[in-house]
Amino acid sequence: MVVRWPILSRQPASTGASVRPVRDVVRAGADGLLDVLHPLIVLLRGLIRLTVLALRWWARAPKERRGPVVFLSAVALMAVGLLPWGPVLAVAVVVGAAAWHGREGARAGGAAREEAENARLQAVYEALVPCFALRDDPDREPLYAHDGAWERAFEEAEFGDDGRIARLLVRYPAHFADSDPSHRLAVEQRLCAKSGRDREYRFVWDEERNRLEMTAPGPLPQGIRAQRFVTAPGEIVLGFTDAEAVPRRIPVTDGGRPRDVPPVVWRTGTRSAEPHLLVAAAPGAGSSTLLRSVMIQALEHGDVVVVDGDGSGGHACLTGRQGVLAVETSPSGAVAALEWVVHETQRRLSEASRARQAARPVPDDVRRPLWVVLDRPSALSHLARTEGRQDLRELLGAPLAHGRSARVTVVVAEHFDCVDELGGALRSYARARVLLGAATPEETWAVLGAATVSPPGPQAPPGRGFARLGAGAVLRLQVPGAPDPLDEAADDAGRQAVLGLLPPLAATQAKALAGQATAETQAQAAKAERTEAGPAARTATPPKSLRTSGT
Ligand SMILES: Nc1ncnc2c1ncn2[C@@H]1O[C@H](COP(=O)(O)OP(=O)(O)OP(=O)(O)O)[C@@H](O)[C@H]1O
Repeated sequence: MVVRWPILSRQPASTGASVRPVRDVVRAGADGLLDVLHPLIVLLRGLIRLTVLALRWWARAPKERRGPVVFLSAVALMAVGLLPWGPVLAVAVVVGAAAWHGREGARAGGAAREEAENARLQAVYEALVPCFALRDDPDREPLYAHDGAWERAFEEAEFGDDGRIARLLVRYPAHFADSDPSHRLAVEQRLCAKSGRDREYRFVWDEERNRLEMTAPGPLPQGIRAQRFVTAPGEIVLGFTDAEAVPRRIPVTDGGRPRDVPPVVWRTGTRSAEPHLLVAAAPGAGSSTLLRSVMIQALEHGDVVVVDGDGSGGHACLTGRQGVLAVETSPSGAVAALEWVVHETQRRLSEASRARQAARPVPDDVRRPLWVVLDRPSALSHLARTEGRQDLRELLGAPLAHGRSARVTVVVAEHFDCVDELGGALRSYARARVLLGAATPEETWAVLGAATVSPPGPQAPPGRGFARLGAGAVLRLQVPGAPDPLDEAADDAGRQAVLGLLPPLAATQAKALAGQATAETQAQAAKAERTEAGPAARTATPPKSLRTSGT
């Protein structure tokens, strides 16, 4: 016993000593096996990840994209199969891809991204629940519920490189009032807020299928300057839009290189359903630039009367140019110009009527388009009223109502906060609409009659907005750059481009300016002789050259 005791007492120790080597051997064997199998494990892991990626792509990809991709994949497989070393090459590519995706750390980035994307979708889903959920929904598993998940509600989702939602196809319940603009707006606002307010979104409501598609469209053609656009007479290029929004393309020169861009073309004239244009803009959003661009095009075939209430003199460059009948900046001048426009409209109507009764062609001076362009008229209108003069809004009634038959086109630009002051006639006759700059949904609705757009973000460049011709679709718009040639702060190339597009000075004006320049030179020379004078300012007085065409 005495002998055994120590043996017995040592037995556990001796057993442990015998087990440990076994464990070590097993561990060493397993490690060795793992080392041997490591490439295989990496490949297997990579294949699983690739499969998951493919399945996820399939679930999120738009249906119309799935078919072509499957077809192209099948064609590629067949082509590879027919190549002499094709199958071997294909296996090598798959093994390479699997090895790349199966390596340690590959999942970390992918998983984090996937997690972030899922979190974004869940946040969007939760934001939509108050819009789409019913308080006492009899459905046991409603599409939208406070503890619900996005997977059933969002059919397709695409993300941009920045990890933000680029496209989302949302399913909504049948009870949602999708024909009510305010309900739609609430949904769109929530989607905008959760997907990033600094971008624009396009919403397409498919009422038949209860689907809403939100897309973050790409950038518009930007930096294109005013130039001679290839258009028919009466067509005015307001700006450029998304390629998929319009079928037409026009050639332009952009930075010295030719390219084709999708234009927003406004058709004017006797057959136009939208004979007049209203531009509503935020301050500094580029409304004067748009008017300048429109007038440059209008002057190719017609005459222009400008009423400039902006006070910045942004249209002084037109003074005395051929076809420019007046550039008025004062209330009295504006009233006189519009009174003349009223008489001219009546004259054109009666001339055209007489010609038709006598079976004669309508005289050329009646057929020549007349453009009445008002930049911020509310300021002048207010002043005219306080001076006891006639209201500009009343004077606009005749050209607005009869402008289509008389070939008189009215274009008005106004800031958002003064649009209400423009009067009912303008709002009902000016069916071509442009909205520039950041606007509230209410302003958007008031101008475009549609709330299905998100306004351009705060980072949007000047000249960005939306156009709607009649009851047509709301189009995103980028106005071509047409800086004021007299604005020394504007870029020189742009100013030169606009100067090159303006019609030449009318003979009388050229003579008057030449005389004025000579007189100024002489006066300056005389002054310089007398004293060391500071820089002399030269001001050109706008001519009161109102006249009827052909008289
Ligand atoms: N489409 C454009 N492309 C490039 N620059 C533009 C464009 N539109 C406007 N700008 C620039 O933005 C500035 C403001 O333009 P503009 O004077 O036309 O704005 P506005 O809306 O008439 O301003 P406000 O009504 O407040 O006087 C100018 O420097 C102009 O050159």
